[in-house]
Amino acid sequence: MELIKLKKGGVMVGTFRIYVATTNPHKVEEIKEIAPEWAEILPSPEKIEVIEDGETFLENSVKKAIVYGKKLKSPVIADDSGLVIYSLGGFPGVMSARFMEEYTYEEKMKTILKMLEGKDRKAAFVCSATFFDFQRNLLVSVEDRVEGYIAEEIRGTGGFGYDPFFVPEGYDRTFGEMPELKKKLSHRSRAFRKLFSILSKISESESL
Ligand SMILES: O=P(O)(O)OP(=O)(O)OP(=O)(O)OC[C@H]1O[C@@H](n2cnc3c(O)ncnc32)[C@H](O)[C@@H]1O
Ligand SMILES: [Mg+2]
Repeated sequence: MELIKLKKGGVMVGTFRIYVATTNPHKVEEIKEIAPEWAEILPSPEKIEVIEDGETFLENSVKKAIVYGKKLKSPVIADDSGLVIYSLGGFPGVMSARFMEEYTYEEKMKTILKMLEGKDRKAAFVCSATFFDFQRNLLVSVEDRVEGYIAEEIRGTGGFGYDPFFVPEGYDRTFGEMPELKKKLSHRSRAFRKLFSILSKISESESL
């Protein structure tokens, strides 16, 4: 059975509904922006709390996809992502959301700016994107990142999370100051473009 009903005689015959296994609406919006025409990207109809006890973005991404996919009995995609600061040993990494959980991102970023005084500011955003189809027991995971550095101060109100102090390589403004560029540059758009392209290839190979 074809994974994704794409085209019959070159004509789109339908889309493939995929739920996003996340509690974060910003992620859903950013994935929708870069999804191919055959993918109908929807927020999960249920919010399922997943214990993110993995040591890597990949482990947590796979866990979120399987937990949601089994519960919804529908194809899902999941994203585990975070900020990695090299001179702090990859901190906050998989703890990016849970670091100072009860504080605002403004307070989290101010604390990290203090930790970075006198240190190298190179950093990256990392995203591990996973597709899981319960019926076909098919799981595909990819990871990508965007390199950059942490600005000296918090700038801009666009995007979400740590965007207002992350400057992507080759630019001098933060993602918070230029959220429209995330579509092209971000770890999320890179990882999910890769994932959707792999799913298309699987589908084409099945229909050969
Ligand atoms: O686990 P789900 O339900 O998907 O939602 P979440 O927001 O908890 O997502 P993660 O566990 O993947 O944690 C992501 C952390 O990394 C941060 N982060 C991820 N992508 C980001 C981006 O594009 N811009 C800014 N911060 C980002 C985000 O603010 C969180 O602190
Ligand atoms: Mg999370």
